[in-house]
Amino acid sequence: MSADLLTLTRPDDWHLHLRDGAALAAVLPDTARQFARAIVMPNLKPPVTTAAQALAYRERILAARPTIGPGADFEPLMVLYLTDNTPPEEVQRAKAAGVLAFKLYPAGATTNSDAGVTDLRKCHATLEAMQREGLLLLIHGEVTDGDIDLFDREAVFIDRVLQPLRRDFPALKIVFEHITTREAAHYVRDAEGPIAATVTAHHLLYNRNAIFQGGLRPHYYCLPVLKRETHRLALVEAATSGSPRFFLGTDSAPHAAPLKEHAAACAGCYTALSALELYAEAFEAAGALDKLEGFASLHGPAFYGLPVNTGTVTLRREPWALPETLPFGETVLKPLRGGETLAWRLQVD
Ligand SMILES: NC(=O)N[C@@H](CC(=O)O)C(=O)O
Ligand SMILES: [Zn+2]
Ligand SMILES: [Zn+2]
Repeated sequence: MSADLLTLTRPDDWHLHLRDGAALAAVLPDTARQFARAIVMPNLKPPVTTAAQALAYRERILAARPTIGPGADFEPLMVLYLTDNTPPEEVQRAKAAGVLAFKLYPAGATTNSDAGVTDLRKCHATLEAMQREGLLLLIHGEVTDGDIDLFDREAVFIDRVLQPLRRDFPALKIVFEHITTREAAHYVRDAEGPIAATVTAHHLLYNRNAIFQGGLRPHYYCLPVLKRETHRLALVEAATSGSPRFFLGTDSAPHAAPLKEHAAACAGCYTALSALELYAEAFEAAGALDKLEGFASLHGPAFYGLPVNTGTVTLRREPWALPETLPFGETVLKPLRGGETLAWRLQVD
């Protein structure tokens, strides 16, 4: 491996928002070019709560794939949105439909989470069925109580929700999604049992100062919100440690630019177009480019019990300007770092 050329087994994105309709058509090629597979989040309006809806959504994703060239073989991995009323029988139907996981959104925690879970005790029988059938539980790990400081919501979630959940369901495979704190990184690192975490590129690259640098910058606003530098350093340490418990999940979350540049800006960063480039930048800054392949291509499949992809992708050290805006249906999308020059460039063979 020369320092200017980095070849990796084809990677996957274990946390992605593709949306639907014109938005789906606009963003899917970006991900399909970078990744062989992606775990597709179910927080549509209305949410994807049944196996039948997941199958229909999967068909719409397949129909939006590029027809030839890179990305034509992209495989969406489907997830159902857990609600207070998800019946345990939906777990069997999901499994039969090839759905891999359920997603826990605490009600009100993030974008399109109104139909999420108000009290996890209501889901006991369904969680039991997931544990029995081997489906994973993916978690947006923040409490929603208005009296808890926004920056503390992830750490409080570990104590109040995650620990009791793991005591009750010790064999349930859990992915703590888009972790943002030292508490979460250390909890996952030190836990016994089947728990892993995804880490986004933006949480590896930025701390909360980025949101306020030279004015309020809504394109750096996502949930869970960026934290202070000590937390970013703990995330970098976890992601570059070589531990199979940490893997790539971009949480690329497109919102139309006017809804980001808004009095009540939507939460979410669009990173799909330059995902591997951003991760390479973060790993290189940590002197850990040799750990990128495990994080991006090997640890995720191992945790999900899926085969590693065949084929490779190559990153080349080559400055290129990320476009400031991208077409997004009838509006535009502004990628994180749009208009800036990136050091690495993905070359798809
Ligand atoms: N991460 C975000 O800030 N937003 C995501 C939802 C989520 O992953 O929490 C979205 O769907 O826009
Ligand atoms: Zn989330
Ligand atoms: Zn997300």
